[in-house]
Amino acid sequence: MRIAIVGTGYVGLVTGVCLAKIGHQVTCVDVDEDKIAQLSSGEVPFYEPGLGEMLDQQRKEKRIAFTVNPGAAFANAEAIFIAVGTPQGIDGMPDLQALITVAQTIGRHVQHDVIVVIKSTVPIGTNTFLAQIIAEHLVHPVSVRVASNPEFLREGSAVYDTFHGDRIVIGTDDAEVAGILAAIYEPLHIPILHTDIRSAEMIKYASNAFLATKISFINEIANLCESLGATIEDVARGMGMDQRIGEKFLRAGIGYGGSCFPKDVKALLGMAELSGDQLQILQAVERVNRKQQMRLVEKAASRFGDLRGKRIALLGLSFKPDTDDMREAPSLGIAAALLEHGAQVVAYDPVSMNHARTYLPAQVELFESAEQALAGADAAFVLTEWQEFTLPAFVPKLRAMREAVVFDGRNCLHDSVLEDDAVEYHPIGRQLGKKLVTTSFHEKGRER
Ligand SMILES: NC(=O)C1=CN([C@@H]2O[C@H](COP(=O)(O)OP(=O)(O)OC[C@H]3O[C@@H](n4cnc5c(N)ncnc54)[C@H](O)[C@@H]3O)[C@@H](O)[C@H]2O)C=CC1
Ligand SMILES: O=C(O)[C@H]1O[C@H](OP(=O)(O)OP(=O)(O)OC[C@H]2O[C@@H](n3ccc(=O)[nH]c3=O)[C@H](O)[C@@H]2O)[C@H](O)[C@@H](O)[C@@H]1O
Repeated sequence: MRIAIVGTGYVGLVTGVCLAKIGHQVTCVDVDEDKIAQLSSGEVPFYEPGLGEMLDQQRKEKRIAFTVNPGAAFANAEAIFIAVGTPQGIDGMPDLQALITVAQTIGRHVQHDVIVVIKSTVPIGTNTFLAQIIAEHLVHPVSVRVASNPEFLREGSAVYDTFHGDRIVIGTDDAEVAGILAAIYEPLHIPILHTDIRSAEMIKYASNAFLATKISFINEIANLCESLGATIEDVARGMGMDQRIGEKFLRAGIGYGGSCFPKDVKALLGMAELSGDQLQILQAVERVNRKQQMRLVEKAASRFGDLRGKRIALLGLSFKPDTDDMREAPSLGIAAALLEHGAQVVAYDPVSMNHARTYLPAQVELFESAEQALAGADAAFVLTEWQEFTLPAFVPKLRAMREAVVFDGRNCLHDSVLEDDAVEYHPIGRQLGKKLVTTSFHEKGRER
């Protein structure tokens, strides 16, 4: 099919490239001229493993094109997918301005019947609202049918997630539209849930909110493990082996960040408030997350007594590994809090250095390698579990510090830190100096 994609951020670009890969003819349109110029020359404007190679291949096969001209993008499209941003607005609710502009543009430009598919995460009722805007702006007597198709990919594994998703959700009351969308996705062989528009919109928010809940829950249990002498990884593993609980999203740490969980949790809380309901669990999830992000700062303050003048090296700045995205990354709040305590803050990230200057206060000194950041530091805060930090070969680098005091916000340093007497290791949800012990006898048997 011929498909237009509006917005070439994470979701738009990954969707476009993957739809091209499964045989569709894709044209992506964006208002950002620099981005379109970059993409037209085969350059991916953000860090996402595997995406560049796939883009190259689809460009060579002439299955994907880029333009800033919406009229050209929509000219032959049978479906228009919208994936523009819905960032948090000043009132805490998503800012829908980009979507409204796109709806008006579609109304003005489409000259034939078309399906509009909203991938952006939007408050319940927004798809119907956008359908009205499109209808009000139509210049030609054509039919435009709108469906909700929320996106579930994760940054850092976006391509994998698109090809191996657990489900595709299609929200529409129109059986024909549902059938066309199912046909578009058919080559992916992913189960499709067809529901009404509002339920599709709610599935997206409820899913993100539930995952955020799992994280805040395990973080509280981790804090209790510290007090009571249990080991959080062992606890999470033992819980996760129960398939009713599931092993995923039980990694304790410094809380969730990123462009979606914080914004979507706030949006769902906002929607509940507007409708006169209360989501008490979710309120607590947010509160716990805010507190957890400060956990390492509190640990360091209690270890040193006073952080004034202490040189603290932040290792990892992106909100998770395999992405350069620093939106709502825990590193931002942590850097600000350390500066407030009078600490001297230095930082390094393997891929986000291009964004670091924009996001971090000018007082934070940036370095191009972990060794440089660590040299002469009084403490290191591991904030993102980049593979570089998890390898045993990383541990000797900690010796460049004035004192090798390490606060590991992701529990990702290899157990070998504990074998190095020079390193004082402060993980989350484990007692100082305690190694992981879990083994499953069944798995042990298999290893043999
Ligand atoms: N980032 C992620 O991993 C995921 C994001 N989502 C949701 O998908 C939506 C998009 O998110 P991202 O891809 O992160 O956004 P983004 O902020 O990375 O990119 C949005 C793009 O839309 C473009 N744009 C804005 N106005 C436009 C217009 N009028 N016409 C054409 N292009 C326009 C921008 O220039 C930008 O390139 C959001 O609602 C988000 O909540 C959903 C699942 C995963
Ligand atoms: O709506 C979205 O944008 C996306 O939000 C998340 O994806 P993403 O934000 O890319 O990354 P995650 O892997 O979910 O991680 C989010 C945050 O939670 C943290 N996290 C995750 C898992 C875990 O066990 N513990 C934990 O602290 C990560 O470090 C990170 O800061 C969801 O996982 C996606 O399904 C969804 O499509």
